[in-house]
Amino acid sequence: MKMSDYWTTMASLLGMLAFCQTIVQLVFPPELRLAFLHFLTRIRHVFSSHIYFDITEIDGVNTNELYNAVQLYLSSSVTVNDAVSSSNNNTRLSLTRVPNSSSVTFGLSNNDRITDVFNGVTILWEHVVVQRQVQSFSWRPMPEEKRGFTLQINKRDKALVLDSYLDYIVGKSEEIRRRNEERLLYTNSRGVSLDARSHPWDSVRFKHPSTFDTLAMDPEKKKRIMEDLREFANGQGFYQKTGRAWKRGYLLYGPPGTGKSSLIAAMANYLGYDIYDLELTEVQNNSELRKLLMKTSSKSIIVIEDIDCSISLTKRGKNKKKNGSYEYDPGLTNGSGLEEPGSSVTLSGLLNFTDGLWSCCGSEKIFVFTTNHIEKLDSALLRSGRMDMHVHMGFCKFPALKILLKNYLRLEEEDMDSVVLKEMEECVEEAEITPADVSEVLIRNRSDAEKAVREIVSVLKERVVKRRKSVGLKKKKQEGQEEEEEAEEEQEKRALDSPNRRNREVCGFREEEEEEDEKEK
Ligand SMILES: Nc1ncnc2c1ncn2[C@@H]1O[C@H](COP(=O)(O)OP(=O)(O)OP(=O)(O)O)[C@@H](O)[C@H]1O
Ligand SMILES: [Mg+2]
Repeated sequence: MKMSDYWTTMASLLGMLAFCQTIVQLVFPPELRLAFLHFLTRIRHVFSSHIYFDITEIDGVNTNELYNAVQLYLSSSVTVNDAVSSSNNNTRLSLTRVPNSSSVTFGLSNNDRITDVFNGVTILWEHVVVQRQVQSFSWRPMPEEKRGFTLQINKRDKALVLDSYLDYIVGKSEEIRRRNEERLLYTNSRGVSLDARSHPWDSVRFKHPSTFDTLAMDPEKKKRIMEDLREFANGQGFYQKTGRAWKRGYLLYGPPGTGKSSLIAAMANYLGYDIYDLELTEVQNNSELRKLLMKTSSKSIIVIEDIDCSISLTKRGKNKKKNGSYEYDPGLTNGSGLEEPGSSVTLSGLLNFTDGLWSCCGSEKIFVFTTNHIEKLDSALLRSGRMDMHVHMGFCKFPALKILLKNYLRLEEEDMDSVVLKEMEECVEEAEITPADVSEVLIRNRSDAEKAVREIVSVLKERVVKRRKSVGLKKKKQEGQEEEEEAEEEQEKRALDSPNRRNREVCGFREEEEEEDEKEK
């Protein structure tokens, strides 16, 4: 047989197979259809000069990050113009706008195709969506549809795809997300849902304006945190070499309104990471906590805010149950004070969450806990390895105040009167004012910088006077107490020094009896 005849036969064979597939889709019931399609696809692949790669949305129990990367890559490489120009080869785009998103996303519709060119090689992508077979019973309910991308290339280009194209897509999708500033903020709701797409986290687009530039804190401390984050993000080699899990823990502590949440947002914006805001009171037990962790992606910040409120009395021993575990009451006690079975997150569960084997699911994760009361936390939670960096967010100091003035009023140091500056510098620390309170005054007067500065100075002075007063009162009270204590001590001492009195005190009732005897005589 001539070579041309061979190819003609092959082409007609493949054409027939494709035709069969269409017939099967139309005629067969869904259960048989899937099995038949699989069979025909296999035959087609054997005779084809192409190779196919399937990238499914869910890989076992985990979401496949590559699927998300491909989706993002394809949706950004496809533009409306592409859509129009390729409309003649039947490419159909699905348009979505996620809640809170400012942009429209293009995506491939179900079972549609698009071509991409990489290093001169043409790659065909198909978005495959098939109905999942109906399950009469399953431990883990699966989504109704099975989604995936199929990548088709010529067999001779296989190495190219495996060596560089997929890496290129992952890198590109990261870049796209960073460029679009499309960070996601995830949160969990009560009871890990195992429904539809098996996602226990709900997400919204995250566009918090806080950055390290706008954050009012000690510049040295800020620099240290930024360096630490940078080293962490670039530290894949280091973590691999030293055998450490690629994760880092931060504990942010300080009074309300000192910028703990703002710092988390700045960290996410700086690194381009997503945030998982874990509402611990909505988690019913340790296994649910683990499931939530499993479903977090790499390059993310997992946040537990106000950890001292989420877990009551986290100091070991105080909330100890008979079996030696530690617990918190997530509002699940049924009013009688009795806890429903299997409804508690233990401290050890939380420790495992941050530091156990499960904490390494995925990589490049940052854990951030915040608290207003660091002294309430168990030392096991605070140790290095879990919380590697403790950051104190305190009251506003002069450098932080200058940052706020610059942010809100665009006032640089040199624009301001030196006397006023001096006054601020002298008062601000003693005033013990939070950046949130300063921001409030500045927002109120943002249209009039001079007025804002005047008001800040007067607020600071007022607070200083108030504090001095209360400190004076406290001091007086303390002195009074000390004097009282001293007097008592002196009295006791005198009593101890007097032998008669001592005798009287020790043998009090005998002495009384003796006196009465004498009276009777
Ligand atoms: N250090 C700061 N730099 C800039 N703005 C700040 C800072 N601290 C507080 N603010 C302002 O005050 C508001 C409240 O701050 P934030 O929510 O970050 O405080 P917090 O420490 O998380 O408080 P809480 O302990 O109550 O959660 C923010 O919206 C921000 O505008
Ligand atoms: Mg906060």
